[in-house]
Amino acid sequence: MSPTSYQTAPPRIKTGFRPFRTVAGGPCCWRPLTMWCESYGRFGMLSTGWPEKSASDVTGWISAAVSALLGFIGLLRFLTLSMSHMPDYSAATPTDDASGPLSETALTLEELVYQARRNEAIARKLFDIEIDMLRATSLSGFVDRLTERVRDRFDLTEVWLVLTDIEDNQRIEAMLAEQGALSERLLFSTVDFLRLTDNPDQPRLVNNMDEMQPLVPVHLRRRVGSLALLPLELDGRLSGALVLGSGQADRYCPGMEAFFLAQLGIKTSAGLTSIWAREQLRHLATRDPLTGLPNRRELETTLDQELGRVNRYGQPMALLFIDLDDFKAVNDRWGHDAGDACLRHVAICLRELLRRDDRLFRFAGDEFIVLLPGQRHDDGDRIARRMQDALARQPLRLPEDDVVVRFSFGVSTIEPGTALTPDELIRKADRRLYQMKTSS
Ligand SMILES: Nc1nc2c(ncn2[C@@H]2O[C@H](COP(=O)(O)OP(=O)(O)OP(=O)(O)O)[C@@H](O)[C@H]2O)c(=O)[nH]1
Repeated sequence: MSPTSYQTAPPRIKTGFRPFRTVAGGPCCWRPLTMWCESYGRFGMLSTGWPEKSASDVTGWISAAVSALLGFIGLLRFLTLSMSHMPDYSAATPTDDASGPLSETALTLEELVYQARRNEAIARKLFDIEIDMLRATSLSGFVDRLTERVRDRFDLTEVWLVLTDIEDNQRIEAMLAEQGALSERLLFSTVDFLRLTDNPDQPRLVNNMDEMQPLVPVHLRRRVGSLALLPLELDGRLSGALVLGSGQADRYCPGMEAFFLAQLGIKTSAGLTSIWAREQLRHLATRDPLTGLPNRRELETTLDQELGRVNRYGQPMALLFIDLDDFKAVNDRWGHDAGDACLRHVAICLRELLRRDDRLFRFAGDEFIVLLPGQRHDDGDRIARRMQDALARQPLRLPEDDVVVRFSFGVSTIEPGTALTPDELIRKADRRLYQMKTSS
């Protein structure tokens, strides 16, 4: 049930008591009480009475009899109306939307109960989503979990994230791409986002989709009839929106109450800020600042995982240990900055030559390590020689000279079923590298 349908046909039963001074014109020896009920504008009445003092005259007894008769008719009417219009709470799953509380001001008891149950269910869903967000250990995990959970929990067509093209977001984009986040739930937009969101503090509900097309992924444009745009802040700056897309055109309409959507936006902004801060710290700890490659520390973690995969999936893995030749001479002849540029140049060239599953690390100084999952010794050797040739064909262009960079390498491999530690695998490759250095 959508909030719209709930708001247009609320089940409504009113009950109340009021003293009724006289019934059937009798003297005040009886104090009748009338209970009324209202359902969809129809009234029922329950009237009853009790003696204030002993009735001694005939009028008093007539009054009592009339009261009792009215009471009986009223009771029947009350029960009939109550049973036919009582809301079916067991069937009502007041949880299907993140929109806010009903806007009616005069709420009856039943409506309050219904609304409380509905709000509680929505709050529980938001809480579950928040817990899921907190459990995410990576930025891509955060985005995937968030969009999937919100979509499933609130029965939406799709949920996606739109990020603006500010500098921070480009770094987020690069990290998400590297981590393989679900790209169909991510959109990077260069449109004037502030204009589209109206008020960056409030969700925007839209069912005129024309102006929103740039914020809807192409494959969803025909399927989405209305959407809720929840502005997201990263470190206090508007950086995009979480977009909830529904196939129903009346699910999100301008002017609807959006209290819970605003809550979801706030929680998402807080979650995004927190995971991004964690990712940046992790990035600092595991990346080499000069080349941007994963560092030796990250290599240790990755090698542990990869060695586990070798035995789990029965696939070999090759490791290349690469050491630049005469790198010291680059520093000595052209200066340390040229040496740095040379290391960056090597990192870019080697990365371009690798496949998606291969991993390149800066191990130390002028040493690099490449992991080649699924490859044996001969494959590793062939790949390394191809890299040598490619690097030799792409000299580093300095203002004064072109510098041809060469390297030596050693290959080690691990086959499924063999027990090798990460250190042993690296040392084996290092020994072969040494042989190549000394033989050339
Ligand atoms: N510019 C720059 N130089 C670095 C960096 N890290 C290490 N080096 C330098 O890299 C050089 C490595 O020297 P060596 O280990 O002798 O290596 P090499 O000159 O290539 O000699 P071979 O390996 O025997 O061919 C040293 O001079 C280090 O100072 C860095 O981050 N930037």
